[in-house]
Amino acid sequence: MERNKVLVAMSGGVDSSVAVKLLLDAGYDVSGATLQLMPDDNLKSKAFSAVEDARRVAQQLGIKHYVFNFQERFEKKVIDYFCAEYLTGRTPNPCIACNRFIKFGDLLQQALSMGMDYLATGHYARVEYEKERQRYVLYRGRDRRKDQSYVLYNLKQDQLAHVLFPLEGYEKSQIRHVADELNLPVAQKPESQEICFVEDDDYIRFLRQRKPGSILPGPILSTHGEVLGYHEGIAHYTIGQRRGLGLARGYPIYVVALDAERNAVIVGDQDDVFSRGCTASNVNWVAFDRLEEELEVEAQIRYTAQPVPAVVRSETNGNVRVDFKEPVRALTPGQSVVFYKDAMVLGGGIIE
Ligand SMILES: Nc1ncnc2c1ncn2[C@@H]1O[C@H](COP(=O)(O)OP(=O)(O)OP(=O)(O)O)[C@@H](O)[C@H]1O
Repeated sequence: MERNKVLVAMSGGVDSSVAVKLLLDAGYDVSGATLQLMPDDNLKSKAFSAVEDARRVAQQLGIKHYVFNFQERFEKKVIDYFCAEYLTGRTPNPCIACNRFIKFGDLLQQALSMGMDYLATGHYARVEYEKERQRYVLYRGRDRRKDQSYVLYNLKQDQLAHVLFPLEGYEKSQIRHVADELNLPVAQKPESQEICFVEDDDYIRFLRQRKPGSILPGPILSTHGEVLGYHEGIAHYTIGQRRGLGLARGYPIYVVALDAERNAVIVGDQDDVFSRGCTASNVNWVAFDRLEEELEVEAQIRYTAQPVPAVVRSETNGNVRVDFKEPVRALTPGQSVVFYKDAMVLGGGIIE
């Protein structure tokens, strides 16, 4: 019988390296591919080491390894969006864009055109075909602390149909253990940083380099429009932030909004940081085609947040209205809200 062919997206890290091993053990015909995504020079060396690390792992495990240069598309679909969002006072999630357009977009297409049946990654999540629903359904990974289903909610059925997540049933510690046992050259590699293309997670430096002159000082305003002080550029601030405002008041004040039109940071008191609801745009449903009636969900408003009970309803324009059962803190436009039922990803959208 012919074996299923799978292309593993190899970052040179522990997770995707062990994914190769697990798929080989499961009997797949495995190849690996590493993407060059990094734009500028200092990061090129890092990208190069990712390629080199992945190549060494591929060699040790005896699989074919490809390198694809996706810099141009990454620039357009991820980095441009990342900068534009910050400069309009929103907080982007570049991993979600990368998964949708690059890894499970262009790379998946590339894999299929090479005659592969599947693309695999080292994400901690689970995908399953459910007969009753006649759909592919996405679940949280078993290791709740490493679960990455949040950044995958945007995948469509035709993408999920060709995706494998070999780490779905494992704890990170087990994966590290496999890497140690195999004596993989990358076994001791640390966890990757938060945003793969921003060195030291210093996104302000990145924005200044990318969009010189775009981060400008402006007023700090109260929720009533009163000028309370001055800031160094709205991109420096995040909603819910309390420290670093340079304002001495008799009571704690917090960033409650970023207003790009007025280049203003809006501050208020503790109560103003809490929201009862929001609109979400660019909605993708995974577990069903469309939202027929209002639905009780668990809503997760950022990658690291605990999900909270909420009710979701369709609006007329394709957006959804999300009403939280209890007010949530620091709801942030640009981040995604992902809807769960237990471990199942129902869908999600972008907080407006
Ligand atoms: N440059 C790249 N080329 C190919 N695949 C990549 C690349 N970067 C990430 N991936 C894939 O996306 C998955 C998730 O990426 P993420 O940055 O979250 O890595 P991670 O959780 O640190 O995993 P790893 O240990 O494999 O780096 C990786 O496991 C890998 O399959």
